[in-house]
Amino acid sequence: MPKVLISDALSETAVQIFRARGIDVEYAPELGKDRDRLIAAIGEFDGLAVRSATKASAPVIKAGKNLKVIGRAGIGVDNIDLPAATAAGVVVMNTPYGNAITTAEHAIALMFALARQIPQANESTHAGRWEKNRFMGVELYGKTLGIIGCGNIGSIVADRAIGMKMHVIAYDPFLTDGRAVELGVEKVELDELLKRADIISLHAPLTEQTRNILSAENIARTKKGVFIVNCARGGLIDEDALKDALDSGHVAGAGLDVFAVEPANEHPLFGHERVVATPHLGASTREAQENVAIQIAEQMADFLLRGAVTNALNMPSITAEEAPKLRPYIKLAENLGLFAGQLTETSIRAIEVVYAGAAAKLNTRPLTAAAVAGVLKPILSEVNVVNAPVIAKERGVAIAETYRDDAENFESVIRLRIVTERQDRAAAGALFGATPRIVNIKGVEMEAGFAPHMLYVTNEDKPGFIGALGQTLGAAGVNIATFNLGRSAPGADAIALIAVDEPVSEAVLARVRALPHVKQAKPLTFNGW
Ligand SMILES: NC(=O)C1=CN([C@@H]2O[C@H](COP(=O)(O)OP(=O)(O)OC[C@H]3O[C@@H](n4cnc5c(N)ncnc54)[C@H](O)[C@@H]3O)[C@@H](O)[C@H]2O)C=CC1
Ligand SMILES: O=C(O)CCC(=O)C(=O)O
Repeated sequence: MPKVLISDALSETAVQIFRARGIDVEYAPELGKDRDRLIAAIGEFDGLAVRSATKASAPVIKAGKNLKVIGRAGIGVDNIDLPAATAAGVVVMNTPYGNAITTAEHAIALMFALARQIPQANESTHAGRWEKNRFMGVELYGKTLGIIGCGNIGSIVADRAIGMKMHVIAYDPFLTDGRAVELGVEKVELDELLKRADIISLHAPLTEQTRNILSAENIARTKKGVFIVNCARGGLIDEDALKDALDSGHVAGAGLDVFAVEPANEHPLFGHERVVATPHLGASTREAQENVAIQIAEQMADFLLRGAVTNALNMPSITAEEAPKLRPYIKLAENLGLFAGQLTETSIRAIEVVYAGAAAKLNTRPLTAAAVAGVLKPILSEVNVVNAPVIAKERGVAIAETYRDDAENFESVIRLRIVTERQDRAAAGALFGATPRIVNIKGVEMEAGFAPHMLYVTNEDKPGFIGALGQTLGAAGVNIATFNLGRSAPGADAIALIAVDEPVSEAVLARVRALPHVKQAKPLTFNGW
């Protein structure tokens, strides 16, 4: 039974879903705040479910010896070391939509709070000061809202702002003209947004490009009297520059839900009369927390129990419906990769996977990842479908997928071609029912299953060879389970793929290699990697 650790405060519904799906779950939100205890505990779990308090750093991932999936009940994954997770073969998934409305509403709430100084007026009224003349606000109606980052949340903010009769301009390098028209926003460059916006609302992720996107220089380019709202990530604003601009009155107010360092127990902006601050509450509504808890628990359970991959940041998606259908193809692709990888002795330059027939209509990215993982496994033991494409890229191995309608004699064929420094190697396989079988090696037709222990022999096609090989194996006490033979033409080189009951020792291999006409003899293993 898979085990999942929940190390942040997630809705109880997540626990119920894991249990109902037959997953052993431990709810320990205190561990998210205690790195050492988390590292001590994580080793026994297959899954880790977090919000933002848990830092799933490289040491945590390394300590997760059984870890297969980290689920973020929310959007931003900046608390998860994605490269470390990918390198360790751990799938990282999030819930990209579950808290988007809630966060957009929080941004709108902060706009109103700034425009009408609601928190300040609230405090003054509670203090019995009835300062009616102190709190002169501004209308949002007719004002220009500048959205930086117009994705899920930015689009919802735009929609609500348009409903309030604001004019919305957006800066987002990935926003298409068509989408901008659909949303009713005016697409602009950053400079123009800074110049024109009465209110700026940030909804971009924190990346190297967006860090300090509101730098001192960019803040200086904004309209005098601008309001700034940040419900995305703290690092998007240069906080010292913002303080200077608030002190000088250039920025009329800032509504901040997020801070460069969190939790922010003290901060130079705290207590500032023009700042409205909330402790990263953007996603904190009952609805959003229920949504993200349900989504992450379902996604993680689907992955751990059925192999379905949804909203992963480091692996292609596989729906729960297609997971069982893809499983035998994944096995076939991986075995073809293992076959080619075990025979490859020089450095690999390119891997091409050709999908023919019905296979060409499948979601082939996970299959290609499995084939690449198979090829790399004999060299790198820690490789799997999550990290294989990244590792291949790091090593300069080009990966290509091609598709063909015709699979000739089969419903589907997967053909793998490996280009190394010295040669081109190709092998093709097909499914017989759900069983993967190899059907072609280097252009030679073949028909063999993949067994835990195999022997691959190439030889000149001469009479008497098969008998000599059988005798050598028999004399060594090696029992042959299946014997498959192929050749492209009489007299041309022949290939034998022999399944044996136990591994063939080096001594027996030497005897096989010494037989007349043998060109190559290699032991192969499948499954046992
Ligand atoms: N305060 C809170 O509690 C919450 C904060 N968030 C944060 O809100 C942010 C946005 O979330 P979503 O809208 O769901 O993400 P999203 O991925 O749907 O949208 C982000 C948008 O930013 C754009 N973008 C990327 N680089 C950019 C750049 N250099 N300049 C301008 N735009 C750029 C992208 O093209 C994309 O359209 C994330 O950082 C997320 O972590 C999300 C949920 C809750
Ligand atoms: O879980 C939370 O409260 C934070 C949500 C958030 O920042 C996100 O989803 O990116």
